[in-house]
Amino acid sequence: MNINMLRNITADNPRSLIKPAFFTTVANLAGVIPFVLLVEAARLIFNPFVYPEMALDMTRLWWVCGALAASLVLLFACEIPAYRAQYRDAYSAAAVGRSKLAEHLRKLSLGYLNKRDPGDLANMMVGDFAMLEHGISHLVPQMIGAAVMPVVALIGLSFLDWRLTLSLFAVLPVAILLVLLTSGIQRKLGSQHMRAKIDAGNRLQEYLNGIRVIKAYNLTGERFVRLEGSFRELMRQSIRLEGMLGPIVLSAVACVRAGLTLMIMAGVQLLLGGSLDVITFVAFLIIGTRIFDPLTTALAGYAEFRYLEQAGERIVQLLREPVMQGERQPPADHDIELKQVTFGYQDQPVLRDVSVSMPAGSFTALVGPSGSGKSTILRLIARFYDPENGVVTMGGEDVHAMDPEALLHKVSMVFQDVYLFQDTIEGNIRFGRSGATREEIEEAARLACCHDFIMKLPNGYDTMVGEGGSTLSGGEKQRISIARAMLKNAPIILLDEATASLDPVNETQFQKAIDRLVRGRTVIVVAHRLKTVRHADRIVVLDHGRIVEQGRHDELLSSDGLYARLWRRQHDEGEWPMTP
Ligand SMILES: Nc1ncnc2c1ncn2[C@@H]1O[C@H](COP(=O)(O)OP(=O)(O)OP(=O)(O)O)[C@@H](O)[C@H]1O
Repeated sequence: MNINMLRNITADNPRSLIKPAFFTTVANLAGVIPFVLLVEAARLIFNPFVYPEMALDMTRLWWVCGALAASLVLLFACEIPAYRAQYRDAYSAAAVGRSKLAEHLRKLSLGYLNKRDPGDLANMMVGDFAMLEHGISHLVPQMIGAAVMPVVALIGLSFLDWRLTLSLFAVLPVAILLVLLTSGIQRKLGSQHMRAKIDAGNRLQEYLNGIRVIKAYNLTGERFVRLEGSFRELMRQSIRLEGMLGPIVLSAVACVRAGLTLMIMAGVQLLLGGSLDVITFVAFLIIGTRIFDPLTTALAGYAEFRYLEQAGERIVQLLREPVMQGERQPPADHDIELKQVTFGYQDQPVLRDVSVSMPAGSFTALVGPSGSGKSTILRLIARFYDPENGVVTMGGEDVHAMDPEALLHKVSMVFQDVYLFQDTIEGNIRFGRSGATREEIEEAARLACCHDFIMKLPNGYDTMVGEGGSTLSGGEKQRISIARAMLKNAPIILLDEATASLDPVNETQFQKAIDRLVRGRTVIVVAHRLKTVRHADRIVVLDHGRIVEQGRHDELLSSDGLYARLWRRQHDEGEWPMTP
């Protein structure tokens, strides 16, 4: 076992093993004492039979029995802290590890997270950590037990009779070698099984997330086949893993037991030859049968141990992923500028050589056809991603050098797709500012035009919202997210207007809430309905990732370019066209 293994099985927290390892070792050492006393008791009892001239030493036997009772109490006293350390430290190491990983995920760039499957990450958080809990609480103590008992026995027994000791341990190296030499196969099978498990988790998540679409379009059969296929593959890999590991483990266990047989055969020979006394032989029989129990359990658990080590390795690798860098605090000046910015999510560029300046306190609208890169500009300003070329500045300073968290304190974002957590309405608004009082939350809700509908809910602000906000309408969710932003009271507002049109009542309320939110701040809005931004200080028109025009509404209309065409079309048709 090397340091990397220890890091892996503890999710990069090997210190969490110190206490369990220490107490388990002490408990195992204490566990040796009763055997020594048992051998002494056997010697005292058998002596008069083997040597008729010797009387049974009852006084000593009573002392041995007393010591045996005391040693059992001592063993119990050592096992309790060992048991507590194993379980407490296992669960606390997993809890600390989960929080650490969640915190780390928050700090990673969205570019990296986009490449990872959410099902995989969820499986890591729940399943992989559960395996580590099991590892620290069960398998590590087993391994320690398997190491301590035989080593102590090897030393102790070799003083009694080196020939029997040699025969007892002769085949053990073969068992250990067998397990170690096949660790490559175990690893390969383990990673195939893990891939199948992750895939099944992803398919299941896809199925559950898309259950409404599946029902609506009657896709049940097709999607279920994919899900079922992944479950079948998982079953196949599980059988393969167990089926191939079984013979390896059983062969290793057979080798261990062969040692015992060898010892008995050698003992009988030596007894018959007269070079071994019965009492020593009995001692070997008692200890020999007992020391190999933990060893066989540990050999059987070794494959499982390697498997969970792989799960831990995945966690450690994710923890090593570099987080977004930057230490500078954002300046007090909130001018925002993009200078020759080029950016793409994968290889395909989404923004090309974009330069735009948005002065502090101004209202800038980003418009253009769907997919032209409007929302991407907001994501770059908030530093969800860093540009490939060019810079985004705030107050003249590159946001790349700024602490991403401090930068986000300056920014309130209202997304197109509002996500509400499975929490109360109050809790969901409080995400804007964790220390806010109930009064402040209600005030923000009033300004965001959601107080009235909240009060009509069965438990008002204490009403639980389903995951993703599934129990509220689209318009209600949007206004809750505006209340969040109100509460945050950040100087910069990044607003990604929803593409879905709202009914007239919701639209009026939404507009009223937005007007209150943006007052006196630096505002950048991705707009789909041009009438909502015709009074903007500056309208930036994007097409295929390039800025094709910018100016005020009247200027753009008179220049009769893309904006004017879009305006006329939207004005005439009352809708936003998919293509210019
Ligand atoms: N996370 C992502 N990973 C890969 N590609 C993405 C991602 N987000 C957006 N894109 C792609 O980048 C391009 C620009 O997306 P963006 O969301 O900036 O467009 P938009 O102008 O805001 O569109 P819309 O008006 O439809 O909201 C699109 O082609 C989109 O498919």
